[in-house]
Amino acid sequence: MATAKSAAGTENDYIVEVTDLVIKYGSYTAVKGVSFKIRRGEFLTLLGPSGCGKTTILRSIAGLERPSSGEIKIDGTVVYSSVQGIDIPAEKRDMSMVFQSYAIWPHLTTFENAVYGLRVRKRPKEEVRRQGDWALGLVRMDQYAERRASALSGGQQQRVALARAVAFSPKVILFDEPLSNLDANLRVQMRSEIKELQTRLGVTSIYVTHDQEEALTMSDRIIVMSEGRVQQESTPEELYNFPGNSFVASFIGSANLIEGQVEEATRSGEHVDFVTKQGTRIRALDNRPAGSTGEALLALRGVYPQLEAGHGAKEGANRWACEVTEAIFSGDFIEYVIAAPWGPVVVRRPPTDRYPVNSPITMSVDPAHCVVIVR
Ligand SMILES: Nc1ncnc2c1ncn2[C@@H]1O[C@H](COP(=O)(O)OP(=O)(O)OP(=O)(O)O)[C@@H](O)[C@H]1O
Repeated sequence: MATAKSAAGTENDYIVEVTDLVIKYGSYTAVKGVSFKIRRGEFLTLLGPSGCGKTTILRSIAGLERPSSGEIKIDGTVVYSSVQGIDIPAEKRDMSMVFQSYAIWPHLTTFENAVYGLRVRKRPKEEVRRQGDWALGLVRMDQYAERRASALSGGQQQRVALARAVAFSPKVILFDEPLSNLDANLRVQMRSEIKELQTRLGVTSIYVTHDQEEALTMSDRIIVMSEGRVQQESTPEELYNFPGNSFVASFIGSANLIEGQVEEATRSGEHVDFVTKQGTRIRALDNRPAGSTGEALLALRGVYPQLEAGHGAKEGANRWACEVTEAIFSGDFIEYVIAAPWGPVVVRRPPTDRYPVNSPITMSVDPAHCVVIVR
């Protein structure tokens, strides 16, 4: 099994390299030139809305889908290349896949399902026994070893699928929305079980989901996709705090998007004054590609603004006299709609922070949380 390595590495540390991948179905292009690399031991997630092409990419890496062009390398070996005419079959790529539908054999026992990959590879009996016991122990299913898979619950079946995926020590595990069929509580539990197992084994994993919470909590790195293209590639925290464009700002968490433009003369390092269409000045962090000019958007996450009752405090940089116009109780938080000088801002506060509707309020926010992005 691959072992975890430090993030800073050489070319050899990349176990999967996807270059200029294009996948067409007739005249429809599902994947439009996608490139990325994955380090050994890394947990990488492809995140995006339904139909953005993430499953198609995963299936191409597995060898279950033939791309239209591009190149895929696994551990330094080219497994697909349109230019070189290479397309190594799935069973020779040394990867395993965990599906949304579990895809385990209902008539086989838990043990036989877990060792399926070893049987197919004709591994010696002793190894099959040892690896099967080990894998079922890892997912705490050893006590059900002789039970038929059809008599297991959904969560137990997904654990067996997980055991089968790790049992033959693959180079990479590919997860295709593995938790979508489980109920909400079990989903959260399995999320941490998969992550814990992946960390313990240090096995490189590529995980496909449209669930941002799953992606944020499990991944070392996330690739956000939309309409067959990569929108942004980053760590979960960077994606949340520094979205690169309005798609990412809205898809990951929820952000207030404010229209305006940057006043270049105010630039100091990465900080600039952003002037809203209504003329309000907001000190902000410029996260646009170098050389960007013209109209922009300012992304402000609702968790960051501070609120103080009344207008007593003096107005200053990134501090404004506003009014509470709505308060929506949502259990874990209260969602306030604040009328700011440039328009409504949605702010989330803990349920202990109570401000009456129609009351005056002062809102302030650190420039580090006001992020200028491309329109
Ligand atoms: N075999 C196929 N024939 C024709 N079109 C396909 C085929 N497989 C996928 N597509 C199309 O390619 C696009 C990308 O599909 P893909 O399954 O990769 O999306 P996805 O991001 O994984 O979405 P989901 O989360 O719904 O599975 C979709 O528009 C889909 O309809």
